[in-house]
Amino acid sequence: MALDRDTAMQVAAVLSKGLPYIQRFTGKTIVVKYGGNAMENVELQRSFARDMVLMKLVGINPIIVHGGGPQIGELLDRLQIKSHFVDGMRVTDSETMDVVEMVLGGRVNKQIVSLINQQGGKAIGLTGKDANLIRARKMEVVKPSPEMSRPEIVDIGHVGEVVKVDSEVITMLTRSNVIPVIAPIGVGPDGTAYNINADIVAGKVAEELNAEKLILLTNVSGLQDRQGKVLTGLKSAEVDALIADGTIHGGMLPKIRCALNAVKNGVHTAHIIDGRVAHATLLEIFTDEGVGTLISR
Ligand SMILES: Nc1ncnc2c1ncn2[C@@H]1O[C@H](COP(=O)(O)OP(=O)(O)O)[C@@H](O)[C@H]1O
Ligand SMILES: CC(=O)N[C@@H](CCC(=O)OP(=O)(O)O)C(=O)O
Repeated sequence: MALDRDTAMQVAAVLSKGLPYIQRFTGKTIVVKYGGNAMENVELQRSFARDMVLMKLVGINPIIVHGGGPQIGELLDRLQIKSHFVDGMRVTDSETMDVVEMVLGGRVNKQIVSLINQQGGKAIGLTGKDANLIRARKMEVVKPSPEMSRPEIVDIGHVGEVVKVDSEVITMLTRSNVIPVIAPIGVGPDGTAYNINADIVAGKVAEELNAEKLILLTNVSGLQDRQGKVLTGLKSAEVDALIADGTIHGGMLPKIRCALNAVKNGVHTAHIIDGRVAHATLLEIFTDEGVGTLISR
């Protein structure tokens, strides 16, 4: 592609400005959660895939954990299977679990793998069942019940929580220059499949790998207050207050909880950023403009 001299100078200046960030992050692991809402537009998908390939080429190890909530919802609708959420978790009966496994482990996972490979990367897709990558158990949701003295346990079916992430499987791939693309399905001791919220999986993967950053791409500009202002640099107690008064609800609940846990357990920083912005990940890593919500120790 031929550039005029001014544009070429600008490109050179931008590349040169990236040098300190490349020096800082080369050799480090960055876990990126690619949300189902942020992957709906083809242009954005392509820019995301290019960002991952570029990161890998400058020596950073990107690990992708993807969601696919809207894509699961679409197929459930087509099959006329009703679905609802409790605290941001999809209540998952056996029929729904089959759909979740097909959509996440099949279509969505292979679409991302293929996008990265088209951009010149080497991506391999896995679910938590592959090599027992994500061991899981059934999640119990405990709700305080004003009528009863004891809290109520809500059964949300095949929803899992992470017991263990096998970091060896991931490092085996990254050492071979592969970009792992992980679908958030866990496996129980008896081979049962569990539907796990993708933010939770991304957080646990980041913890297990001692990642430099956990980046959660979503469909809003960050964690917002009631007026829509993006909040950043929050402490755990401030987040608890925002959950208690209902400012943080739905899909933002698992996101913020896993970001807090990740930084508590050794990840350097966690970021909730707007996946609707082209090259959002590059903006986060290679500039000081820090888009979205930053959570650090
Ligand atoms: N305080 C908040 N700030 C921003 N978003 C919030 C907040 N509380 C709830 N949300 C909701 O969380 C959603 C993001 O979660 P989710 O839909 O699960 O996205 P993703 O598919 O990216 O994981 C937002 O679109 C918004 O509707
Ligand atoms: C238990 C649970 O809720 N699992 C999610 C898994 C996909 C996901 O997390 O997708 P997003 O990141 O796009 O929301 C679900 O069934 O929708």
